[in-house]
Amino acid sequence: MKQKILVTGGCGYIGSHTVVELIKNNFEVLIIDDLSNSNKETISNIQKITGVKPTFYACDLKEIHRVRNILKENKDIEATIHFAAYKAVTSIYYNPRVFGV
Ligand SMILES: O=c1ccn([C@@H]2O[C@H](COP(=O)(O)OP(=O)(O)O[C@H]3O[C@H](CO)[C@H](O)[C@H](O)[C@H]3O)[C@@H](O)[C@H]2O)c(=O)[nH]1
Repeated sequence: MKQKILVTGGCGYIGSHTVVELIKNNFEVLIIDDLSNSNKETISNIQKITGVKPTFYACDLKEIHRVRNILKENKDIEATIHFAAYKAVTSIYYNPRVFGV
């Protein structure tokens, strides 16, 4: 049976490449991404590359009730790789409150 990995920010640059490698290495992948800096098309691109469509939830991690429900629906998640964040220097500079500064 495939191990299920949750990738937050899995539609982003590093996240989507990680998802492709995980699928190629026989993991089942579930993505949570709020699409704030990415596009849902990434999911179909991942499918084109790997032949597998990862499970996708368009969800902000701050929506705690939704996240709890997703986790309840997927109790078999083995590990989480967390890429969902605003980390570019320009976004930190122009919108420091996002980081609680
Ligand atoms: O609260 C949040 C914040 C972000 N995201 C998502 O998390 C992903 C983050 O991925 P990014 O592409 O924004 O960040 P990366 O670090 O993967 O990639 C960034 O850094 C790279 C170098 O490290 C390149 O410069 C790349 O172009 C640039 O986007 C995005 O899909 C975004 O929508 C969430 O789901 N929730």
